[in-house]
Amino acid sequence: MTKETVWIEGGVDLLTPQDMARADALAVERGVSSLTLMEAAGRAVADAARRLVPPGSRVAVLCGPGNNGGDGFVAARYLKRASYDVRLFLHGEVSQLKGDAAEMARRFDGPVRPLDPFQLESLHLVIDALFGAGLTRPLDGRAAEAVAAVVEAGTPVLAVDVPSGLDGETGAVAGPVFRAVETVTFFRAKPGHMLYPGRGYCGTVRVADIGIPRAVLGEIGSATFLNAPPLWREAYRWPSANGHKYTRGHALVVSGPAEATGAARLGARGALRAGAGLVTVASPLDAVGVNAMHLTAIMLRPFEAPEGLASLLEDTRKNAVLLGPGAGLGEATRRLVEAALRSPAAVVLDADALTSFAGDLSRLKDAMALRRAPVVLTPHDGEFERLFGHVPGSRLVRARHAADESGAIVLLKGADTVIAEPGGRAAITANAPPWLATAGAGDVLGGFVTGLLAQGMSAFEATAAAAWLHGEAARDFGPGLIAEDLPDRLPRVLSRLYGEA
Ligand SMILES: NC(=O)C1=CN([C@@H]2O[C@H](COP(=O)(O)OP(=O)(O)OC[C@H]3O[C@@H](n4cnc5c(N)ncnc54)[C@H](OP(=O)(O)O)[C@@H]3O)[C@@H](O)[C@H]2O)[C@@H](O)CC1
Ligand SMILES: [K+]
Repeated sequence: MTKETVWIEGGVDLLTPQDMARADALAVERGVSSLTLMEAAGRAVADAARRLVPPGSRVAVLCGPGNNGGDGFVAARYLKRASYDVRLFLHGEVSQLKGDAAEMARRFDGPVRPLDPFQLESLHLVIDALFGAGLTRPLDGRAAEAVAAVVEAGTPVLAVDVPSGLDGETGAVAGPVFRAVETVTFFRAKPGHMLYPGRGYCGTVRVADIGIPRAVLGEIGSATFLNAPPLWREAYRWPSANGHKYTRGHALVVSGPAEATGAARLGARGALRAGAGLVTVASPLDAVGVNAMHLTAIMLRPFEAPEGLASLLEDTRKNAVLLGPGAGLGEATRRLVEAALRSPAAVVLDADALTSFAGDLSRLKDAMALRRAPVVLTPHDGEFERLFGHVPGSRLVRARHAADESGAIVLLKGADTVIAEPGGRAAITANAPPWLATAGAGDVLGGFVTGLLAQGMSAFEATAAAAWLHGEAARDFGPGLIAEDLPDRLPRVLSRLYGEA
């Protein structure tokens, strides 16, 4: 193995299996042969296997009837050459293989065994090259038995492109599926690697450069991205040496009544740590006392009724407003939302500000029609369904639907938070640790979005950056995290980002 695989880091475009087929075709148009691509793909798989188990290890390569199987034949050839004890099992007949896969089968100079689950024992590694982008239905028969046998034996699995049984476009799993320790995919990752449940089956996802020219991405025009700094770094507003707090915006966070003020203060602290020049909590009269006791760097202004909020927002320096955390459900909150949307400020609606419109999306849409600045909705799945009803499909499909339906940027919270804007551009966030699911974390996220919007960052980028920073702050803190820790971990994350910029 002379040429080591180049692993692609930081490529944030995510390609559906259809996009990938197009990338393949465009590469071929540019003179790269498809056989060369398959050779590089299989070699990358072999390189990944060599990192997992030492030479001499017993490795089963399970090949399917299509090109995923073709990659398996190539990997088997390289591993055999590198002194691994390779056993290749084909699901189907060699005579039925077509095109590049048939050619790669010819180039493999070892025995080809029929796929027989009883032979999948005493192995150090299983390479799953059964089905990739061409999966059209749930695994059954011998393929399903192979999954069961490998699970039973507890052998580590290295998946080629996607674990067989997983839909690379949606991350959906409709039947038996391999659970991999590592998945090697090609050129760019696929949405199914990032969306749950798929992500839970992929293990570590490694993306190999197989020689598809980067320029084809422009022609494919994928609208789906991994949420990582390259997606929004250029839009990020770092403080400038000659700037001051007034050039970094003024975020307004609307507090709930006296018995529910903590959520707004979490949001306010999030906005301040995210870099807003000034942050004010707008407080109902009955809550001014309790808010005052807990705020220092954050300012406090009382207001009464929607008219009061509207007059606070007449000061156009207050250019971003967060509404919803602890707000309470009902007409009073709906009217506050309408007042905020009529103002020139960017608006972030979370929690009760969303649920107050449950079953009455048209009223929210009517208010949205009056907006003068970007609007971001940040529902979790429950809030989403109450507002938009049951939308079938992946979280990516649902977030896009809601963005088109509402005209807002939609941040659909979850372990795989999706951000979508009207027109289809969307990002999947993949850095949230399990301990981020803690009370109040969503309020802080709303604050991060608002703080970045206040600084004038473009809305889709601000929303994506907030979600990524939120996940990163939680990772940096580690288990035991509570919502209060998130704003206070942000400086460490920002310092690293600043260092890289
Ligand atoms: N594009 C690129 O740039 C590159 C792509 N590369 C590789 O090619 C892979 C895609 O190859 P692919 O299109 O041949 O599809 P693949 O997943 O092998 O399966 C297709 C066959 O499986 C069958 N079948 C499907 N589901 C089934 C089931 N449940 N149970 C049983 N059968 C089932 C289906 O049959 P049919 O549905 O027609 O009956 C068809 O015959 C991709 O994942 C990557 O690894 C690399 O070489 C690098 C460059
Ligand atoms: K596979």
